Amino acid sequence: MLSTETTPKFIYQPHYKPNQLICGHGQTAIITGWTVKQSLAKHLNPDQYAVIGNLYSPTRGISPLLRNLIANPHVRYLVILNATKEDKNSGSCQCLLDFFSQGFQLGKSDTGRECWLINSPITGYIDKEIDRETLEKLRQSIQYQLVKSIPEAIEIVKSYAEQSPLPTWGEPLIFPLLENLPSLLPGTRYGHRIEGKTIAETWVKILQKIKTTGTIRPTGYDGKWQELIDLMAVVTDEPPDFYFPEPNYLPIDRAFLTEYIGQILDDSPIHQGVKYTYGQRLRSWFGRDQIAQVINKLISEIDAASAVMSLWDVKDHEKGGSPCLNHIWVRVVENELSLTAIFRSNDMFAAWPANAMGLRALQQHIRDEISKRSEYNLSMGPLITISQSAHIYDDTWENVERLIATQYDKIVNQRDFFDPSGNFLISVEKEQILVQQTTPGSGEIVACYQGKNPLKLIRELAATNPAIIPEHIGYLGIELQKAYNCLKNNQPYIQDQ
Ligand SMILES: O=c1ccn([C@H]2C[C@H](O)[C@@H](COP(=O)(O)O)O2)c(=O)[nH]1
Repeated sequence: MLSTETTPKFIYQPHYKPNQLICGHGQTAIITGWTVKQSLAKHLNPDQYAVIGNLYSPTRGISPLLRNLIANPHVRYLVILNATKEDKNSGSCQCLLDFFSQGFQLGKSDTGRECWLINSPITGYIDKEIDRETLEKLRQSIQYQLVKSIPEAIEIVKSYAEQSPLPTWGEPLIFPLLENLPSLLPGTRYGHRIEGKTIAETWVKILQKIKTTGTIRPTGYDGKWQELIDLMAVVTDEPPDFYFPEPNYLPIDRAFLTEYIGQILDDSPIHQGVKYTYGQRLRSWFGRDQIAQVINKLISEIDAASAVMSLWDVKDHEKGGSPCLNHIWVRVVENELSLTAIFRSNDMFAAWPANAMGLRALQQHIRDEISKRSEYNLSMGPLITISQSAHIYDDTWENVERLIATQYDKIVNQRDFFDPSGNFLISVEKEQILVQQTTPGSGEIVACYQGKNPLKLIRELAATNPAIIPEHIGYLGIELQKAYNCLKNNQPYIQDQ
């Protein structure tokens, strides 16, 4: 048996993401990938490990992880748990393993930043500020092991803990961290509406809005994020087979989506270490299949405003890791089926595109089932997401900036001159400027505005139609001024169409 008096107690000092780690006094760092770290910690005592932490992303997570290891050179063993579907999708654990087994070389990140690239089929970055010699020394000094299950991880961590302590491999080192602070434009904090035809297009608009006006705040995860509160995204025309841009600038591809849709539509058994799936919450968690309930409800009462699914369990307050997606509503209005979902917290860069596509698949499924089982042949209405905290994490700001630089102008310049507030026909009649408002479709006249003062008229138009598109009201301002000049100079006025 190990005598605790004679075993030195190492102290793990996390310099990066300290609140995300479970620290102990041993010499083994345990990387749990996407598996909940407490599900390993509960089988071990703190003398058996140095630290336990997750690793979600190979481009954003490996650098802080290595920085912490370099600052704690008493860590001599690394156990990497690569257990879940999410680990396979992200490739983060595989990439970390490749750092140790294959090394790294100088290269550039997606955003053109100089960095160390891990020699791996999975893209993984390490900050260039960490010097090559130290990284090489770290690689040589740590014994690493990839495992596929929690029991396997526990067994190997315990076996390392039984070995005699190893000397530290060097002095603790801390390398500078470059800060990237965004420049902000003023804007409101609460309540935002963004609309786009496809999920991809809407995503770029969302990111632009958060990046330019979001509040910078500390996250619960030892970093910063930029955030808008209550952001509503309306996607009007996502095609049934989903739109992926070419080249694909979304953070997901079709293969990922196929797997992800299952997590929303299908039930799944409760697995140790895996928090929950949305499918499980929808299909069985509350002892009911809520998707089936909603389909039945609408078939029996197509106008129902109670086709609601709930993913939030009041017990979620009692432990961490509660579902981000909380409620889903389905409505049928004028033969069109829309779906609205609310998220308490939404990572708009990394998670929203998958969330939105998964929900769109659920919307399609509900529409198809209703049409199979009733006389209703509904069309697909919009998908609406409401994100209470709509945020982008600081380690993605560079990617977001690059995406906006390359995609945003193209998207906002696809003008179709369609304004749901309608059209405004301007003329000069009987010494007055006359503005007739028409419906956007058939062009029926629905309101008239009259006067001589263009400023008063524009104020009246804006007050009566607060949702008018900004570019449209700007155009009307120019036209009203022109009409006023013509009236003053006794010249004919023709509206510029
Ligand atoms: O379907 C999901 C699951 C998670 N997240 C994001 C939101 C938060 O950034 C983070 C979860 O952190 P907590 O809110 O649980 O702390 O993951 C999503 O955006 N969508």
